[in-house]
Amino acid sequence: MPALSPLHTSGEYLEGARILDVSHRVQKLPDGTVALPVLEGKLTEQHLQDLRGSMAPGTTCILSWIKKPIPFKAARAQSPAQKLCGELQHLVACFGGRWSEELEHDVPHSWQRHGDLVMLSKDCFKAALWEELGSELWETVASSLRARRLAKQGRVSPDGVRTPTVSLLLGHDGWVEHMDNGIRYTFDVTRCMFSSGNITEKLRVASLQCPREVLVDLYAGIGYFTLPFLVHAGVAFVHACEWNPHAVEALRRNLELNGVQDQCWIHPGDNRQLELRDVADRVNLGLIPSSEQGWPIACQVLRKDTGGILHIHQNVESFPAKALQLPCGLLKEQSLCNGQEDSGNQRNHGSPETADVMDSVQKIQFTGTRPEWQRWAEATGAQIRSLLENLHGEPWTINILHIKPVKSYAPHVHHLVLDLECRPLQAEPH
Ligand SMILES: C[S@@+](CC[C@H](N)C(=O)[O-])C[C@H]1O[C@@H](n2cnc3c(N)ncnc32)[C@H](O)[C@@H]1O
Repeated sequence: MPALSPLHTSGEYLEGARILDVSHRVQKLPDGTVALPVLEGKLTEQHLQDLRGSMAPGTTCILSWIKKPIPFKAARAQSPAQKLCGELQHLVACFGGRWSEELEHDVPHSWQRHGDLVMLSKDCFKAALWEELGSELWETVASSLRARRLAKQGRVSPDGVRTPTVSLLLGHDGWVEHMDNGIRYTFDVTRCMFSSGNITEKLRVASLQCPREVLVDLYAGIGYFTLPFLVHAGVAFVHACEWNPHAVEALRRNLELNGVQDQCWIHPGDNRQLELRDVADRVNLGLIPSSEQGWPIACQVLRKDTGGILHIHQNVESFPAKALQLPCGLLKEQSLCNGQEDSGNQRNHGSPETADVMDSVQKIQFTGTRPEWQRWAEATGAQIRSLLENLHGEPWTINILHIKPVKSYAPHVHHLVLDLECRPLQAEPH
């Protein structure tokens, strides 16, 4: 850290010129000189001349480096957000601006760190004044947060590929790398979505034992599930579907980074056009709010002779009053059991065909499972069974293995994963 010596009236001068580093102490050095902390890169030769001119004869002033500058206690105890706020206040003052409550509100309090890139949330730095500070603003933010690159989140576009509207504020590209449960992931934060909230499901998937199995990952993204299935669960081969070309590029790199590129075939494009059929022991449907559009193709790729397991993701509302307001077509089977405890009377409100399908899904009540989740799981099982039977023209049996929340979005909306075991009735027992 650069420091000036000796003291005299220099402190006031430096403060006036906004060069004094207020987060560090004035220090007495072993040779008797006094060091005043100054902000790195701010002190010019002109400042030094001014200082020397105002000093008593026989004293002088030089710029030197202090190896271990002593921070003020308050500065030492500051959180990164407080430190950032302090440095921004200083920057605004340097530009002759006035600190205000609006600016204070605009300072981010949390951020995501991806190695040397810090991703700011969409709610910060909205005031017009920030733009006037130009690139110095982003350099200050980056150095305060000990980052080299900065990006800012926008909304995830509802465009089907879930493109994040992320803008790069500082740095040349948005490629970052993560290590997660022993798996290396790389992706461009400006092009691909980062789903940190799926961690519990990623860990669960990693703990499954699936040797010799073939998996179809219908919504592979950058490989958040494809990779733990390959690296930890021991899946033999994955067919990974993805229509966002940027995610496809990241997926390709990730397979290579983890040395499993020979065990995965990437199918770029819309998975509903997939020609593949009758290959999968397991299908992952990691799309929210609903993966329902992928159910027919999941049934098509599932092995006809033995069947297999579907991992179905869905955001499920557990507020019955609201659930009833959903379009009828969407929750046809669910409406059969909404607000009732499976009484025969209520079942008669649906078509006999659908009621029959409901009866054939094996139901186990899971502890900690809300009734709405159970009803959604049963309705989903019924729909999958019907799809499989229409496709193959023979009876299938469906078993609910697991219903688990991954994350909650609102008090009544949960991202659930349902594991459905689907077997043709004449299949050998597994
Ligand atoms: C929510 S992300 C899931 C990624 C990963 N499964 C995860 O949880 O992190 C869904 C991915 O599915 C892709 N996707 C959505 N609909 C698709 C379709 N019809 N065909 C192929 N990919 C699709 C999107 O581009 C996106 O990358």
